[in-house]
Amino acid sequence: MLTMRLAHPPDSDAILSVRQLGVRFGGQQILENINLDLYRQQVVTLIGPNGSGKSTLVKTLIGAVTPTSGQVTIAPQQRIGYVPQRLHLDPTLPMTVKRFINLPRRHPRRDVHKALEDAGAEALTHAAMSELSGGQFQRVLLARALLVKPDILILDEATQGLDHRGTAAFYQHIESVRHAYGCAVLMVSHDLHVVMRTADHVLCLNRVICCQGEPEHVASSPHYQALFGDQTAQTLALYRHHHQEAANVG
Ligand SMILES: Nc1ncnc2c1ncn2[C@@H]1O[C@H](COP(=O)(O)OP(=O)(O)OP(=O)(O)O)[C@@H](O)[C@H]1O
Repeated sequence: MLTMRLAHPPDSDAILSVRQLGVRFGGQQILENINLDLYRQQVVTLIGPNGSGKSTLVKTLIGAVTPTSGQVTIAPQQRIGYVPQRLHLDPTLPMTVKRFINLPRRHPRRDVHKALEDAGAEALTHAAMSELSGGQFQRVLLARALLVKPDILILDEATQGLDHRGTAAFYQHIESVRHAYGCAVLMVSHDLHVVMRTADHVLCLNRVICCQGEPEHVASSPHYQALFGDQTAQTLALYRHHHQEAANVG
């Protein structure tokens, strides 16, 4: 076990804290000195260029990757639901949604029904996994994550490959799930409109956390602009502006 003295001990109000976390694969430093706190019902979005370590950080949080240094602390009795970036199933494998969702262990029928309903996938219970569209498949993965009744829902680019409508519909489900379960959400997203609309806090990752804060703050940061370009930042500022105007009119 790794023991070390931490300069910033875990925040006692946080349901998940990461302190001075580092991950090396082979000789390569993938993550370095990562600190973050997640609070009840907060929505935190992780952005960063390809290969910046987003999936690695998420996998460290769910315990699938062991950090080389630092630590992840999860408050007692907090359950984590995880929706992966993608999952490959052999299309020749005959499996219904109901069977898939009961892997690796069976759940009470009522719980399965509720999870599928909450994920907007109740009509798919008897469908074959191999025949689902990308959006339907992701809703089934969301239902599987909801079976644990999560306090923290972690999504790793769950809308990759979905079109604009599919992405918007999926995040609407996430929003209603957050209200229904009262859970915090930590998600990796490349969809900057989603980031602007839904995130309380944005972390911009590039091996280290290069900037963080409210979406507007991150969009105007020079680190962010260096990574994603000035034009993206302007788009975000404009989006926020229109969004607020619409809210004022309504
Ligand atoms: N198990 C592993 N063994 C060795 N290297 C790995 C492993 N997993 C990831 N990496 C490397 O770590 C780096 C970060 O990968 P990661 O998947 O975390 O990035 P990402 O920000 O999620 O990228 P993307 O946006 O493309 O999904 C990459 O260089 C990748 O090749």
